[in-house]
Amino acid sequence: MSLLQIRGLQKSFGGVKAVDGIDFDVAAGELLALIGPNGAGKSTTFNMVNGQLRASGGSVKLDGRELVGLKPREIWKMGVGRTFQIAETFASLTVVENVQMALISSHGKLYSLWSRAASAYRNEALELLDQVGMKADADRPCSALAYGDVKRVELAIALANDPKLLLMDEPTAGMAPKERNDLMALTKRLVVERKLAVLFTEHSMDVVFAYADRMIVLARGRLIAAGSGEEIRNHPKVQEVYFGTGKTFEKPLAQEEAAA
Ligand SMILES: Nc1ncnc2c1ncn2[C@@H]1O[C@H](COP(=O)(O)OP(=O)(O)OP(=O)(O)O)[C@@H](O)[C@H]1O
Repeated sequence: MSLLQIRGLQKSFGGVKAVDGIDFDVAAGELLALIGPNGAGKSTTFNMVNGQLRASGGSVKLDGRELVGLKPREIWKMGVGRTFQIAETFASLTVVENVQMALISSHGKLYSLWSRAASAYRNEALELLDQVGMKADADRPCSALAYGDVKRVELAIALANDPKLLLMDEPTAGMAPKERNDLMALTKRLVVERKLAVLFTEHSMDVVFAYADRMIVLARGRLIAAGSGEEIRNHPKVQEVYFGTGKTFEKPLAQEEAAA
């Protein structure tokens, strides 16, 4: 059985069917991209999985347990994490302190204990930073980090709750190509090593085709295609919905040559 099973999921806003009865699965150890043009329903789908929006119909099951109707915190405790942008208020904390905060929260301790617990979970936090390649920067303030490094710390923060499924909403937005590739290579490694399931949305097609194990395509709230990069690239409906958007599904030259 898949880790995440979505069946007949729907969300309407007034007369607008933002998500119109979609089905898909995500397996442990799988990096699944959710793509589609603007307004396709990607964010709405994400927000129903993490409980920020209540579905109008259908089912979202994690390990066979229904998530629809649960509160975001209950869903988070069951193992659905998401990457958050580090809030501005935390930028003055050091890298390791940000991860310690996440660990304290994950263990259900009160925020007010923080002032007395500067050393709490420091070793666990350093271990997580090691996994994302940021241990050497542990004692720097987050505000001093390059953007790509902040993204790594955000990943460590998301891992503090030991999620089974991680939701990443446009993880590489605003990043330079090298940083993008580094972050996605790291994510892919975590997926394999931790048997983590990752569902991510992404506008950058080169990232999607290079890293996703599988992809699903939404258009106007409906799932119009699902499959490998090759299947999606050649899918007539996908080409149709993206036509005129400036997105290209052609293989980069290097891949063409490698395949030849
Ligand atoms: N809170 C809301 N109230 C009313 N309509 C909404 C709301 N949220 C989303 N919608 C509508 O639902 C549809 C899907 O929106 P959604 O944000 O899920 O798309 P998206 O695929 O994430 O788009 P983008 O790539 O632009 O972020 C759109 O028509 C949008 O206008």
